[in-house]
Amino acid sequence: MDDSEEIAPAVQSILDAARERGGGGDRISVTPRSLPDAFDATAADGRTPVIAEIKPTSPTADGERTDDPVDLARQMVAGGAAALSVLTEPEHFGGSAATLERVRDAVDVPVLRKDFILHEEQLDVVEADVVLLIVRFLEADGTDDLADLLAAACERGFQVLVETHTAAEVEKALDAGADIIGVNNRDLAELEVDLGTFESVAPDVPESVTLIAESGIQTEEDVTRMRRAGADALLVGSAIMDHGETTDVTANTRRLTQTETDAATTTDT
Ligand SMILES: O=C(O)c1ccccc1NCC(=O)[C@H](O)[C@H](O)COP(=O)(O)O
Repeated sequence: MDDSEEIAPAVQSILDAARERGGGGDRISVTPRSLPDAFDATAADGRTPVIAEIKPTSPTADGERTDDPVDLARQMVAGGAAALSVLTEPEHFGGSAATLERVRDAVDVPVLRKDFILHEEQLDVVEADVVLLIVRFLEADGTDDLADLLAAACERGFQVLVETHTAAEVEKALDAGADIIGVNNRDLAELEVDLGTFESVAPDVPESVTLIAESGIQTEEDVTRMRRAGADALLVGSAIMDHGETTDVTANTRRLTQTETDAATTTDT
């Protein structure tokens, strides 16, 4: 992302805060719970693979959810979530490394660390099964190269979800060696979500890649739409967290995981 590209002020603030955050301590080495295997097992069980996201708040959330994250994690797994995503970004999402550690100790499904990682040393903050690298953020000045950061994460044992928003970013992800790719329906300029984003980009992604639709998925119809467009799994936060309310997180999750979809998907990685 060069400086000429428009990004929402909240995203600029997220990026600035990420630049200031240091790394962790000693170099991490992890033996991860396989994300593709979790998706395959979930689909074989007749459920839609959903990564349920523990996101206490966010720039677009209507309030926050202050339940204990471990309770939320257990409710999401009870609702059939194939994996969890845990925000570790504190300033804008109310996340923390400690929360991810507690959640990962409490469940046996793969856990994605959701943060805005810009430099290799930021990988060494907390163990996780998957880390997120965002193509658009790693084009900003003063950040590490995507391919280098992807290799560094893999050397530590992490699986890597490379997040894209356009066909060009999918190409960059593939060129960097990504085998798990997300397409984020939320654009970082206006923070608007459009499920058509995934539908327009998904055809460019090879079958061999594990493909995840992210953001803006609210209803059973949205689930069916993303699966028919080729999603192996869906990453869902707001519709499950239901910020500002105290709705049943297990029911919110189950409503999406129990959605019948005729998408015959396998994850080849
Ligand atoms: O969620 C936000 O408001 C947000 C704002 C700015 C940058 C990123 C943001 N979210 C990160 C995500 O990608 C979502 O938390 C995740 O894909 C789930 O999206 P949703 O189901 O729409 O909450």
